[in-house]
Amino acid sequence: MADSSDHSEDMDVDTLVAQGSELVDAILRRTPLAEIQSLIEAGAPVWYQDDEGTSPLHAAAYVEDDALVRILIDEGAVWNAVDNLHNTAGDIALSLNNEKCYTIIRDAGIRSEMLLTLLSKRASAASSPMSLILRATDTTPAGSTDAFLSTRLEYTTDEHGQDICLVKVADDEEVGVMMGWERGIMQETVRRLCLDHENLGEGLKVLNVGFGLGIIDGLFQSLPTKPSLHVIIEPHPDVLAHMRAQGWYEKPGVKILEGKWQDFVESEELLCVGGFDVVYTDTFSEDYSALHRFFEHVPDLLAGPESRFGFFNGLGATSGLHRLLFEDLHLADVGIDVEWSDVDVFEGDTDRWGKTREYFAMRTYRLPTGRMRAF
Ligand SMILES: C[S@@+](CC[C@H](N)C(=O)[O-])C[C@H]1O[C@@H](n2cnc3c(N)ncnc32)[C@H](O)[C@@H]1O
Repeated sequence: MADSSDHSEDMDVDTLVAQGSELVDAILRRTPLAEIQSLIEAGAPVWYQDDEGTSPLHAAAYVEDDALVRILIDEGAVWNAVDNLHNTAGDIALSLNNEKCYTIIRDAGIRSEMLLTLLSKRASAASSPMSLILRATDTTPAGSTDAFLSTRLEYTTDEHGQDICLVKVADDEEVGVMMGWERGIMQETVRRLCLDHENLGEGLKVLNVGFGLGIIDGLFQSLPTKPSLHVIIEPHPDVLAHMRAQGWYEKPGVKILEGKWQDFVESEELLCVGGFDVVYTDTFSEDYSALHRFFEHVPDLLAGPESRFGFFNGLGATSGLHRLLFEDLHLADVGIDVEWSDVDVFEGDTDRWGKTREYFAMRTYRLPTGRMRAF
């Protein structure tokens, strides 16, 4: 008896695997929708993933079939299943610039995230499965704010003469807090956040979180009209000393808040401003959940629909595009729409990291610019 039931369970699993594999193949072969629907109706599992981690949803994203993406989501496909390269179907849609497929998957994510939040509140759970995926476990100065703030920083130059700011994370390893070659990213960020801003002529009210090399703050100061208010939040004592030595404390319109953004984000100093035209954040040693928490404050910090929000998109912290999906999703959740644009960070230089740890490995940086959604 036991033998035969075990055998039939094996049979069931084998059948499901065969059906799942047939479904993925059929989608990748662009089989007509009606036939794919018949496979699903016959019991092919939409949650199946093959040896490479490809699910029917990944396959539908690859062939850019938005009608099928919608059907699979409605049938219960797992929106955030990752393949062996750590990409979700949403990452694939995004990398193919297929906005329709991406939006359907993202919206499924928002729905399930809202449900998870509700469930976790009900169950008083400390964290949702998503925060488990995204939480960093690094306790070195690169991954722990407390360790970072009590470690000395060094301002120096790399072999190409570019400014760098380094922190030692182990006897034989240094991590760049900020590298001079990231200037191109900061330039493009400021261009997108400020240059066509309707309040530029009267001097923008700017909030920047994290000074680093001061590249973006220098660029804000070089706008055609200087900011009418330029608030910088910075906690690291060595960075603050560097700012003092460079005269940042004396610059008109500049206000330096010594501490972490967490210390000020709900304070009078920020909230009495009446809203910033531009908010930018680029911190160090914080994981994605911290950025996610910052996102939740952004609507209160911005002046209105014409205001802009930017952040350093730390691609290296998880796996490339995978993280973009969460960023987009969580910003949509707080009413901010993001536009992504590409910045080429490679510029023919193969050794831009020197001896420091690489924090993103892609040639193209996906630069986010957020705005409050108009209702
Ligand atoms: C990558 S650098 C910023 C680089 C800057 N965007 C530039 O253009 O040079 C990160 C900075 O964030 C600061 N930082 C780290 N944790 C922070 C926090 N919780 N709040 C504010 N700043 C923080 C670090 O001390 C460091 O100066």
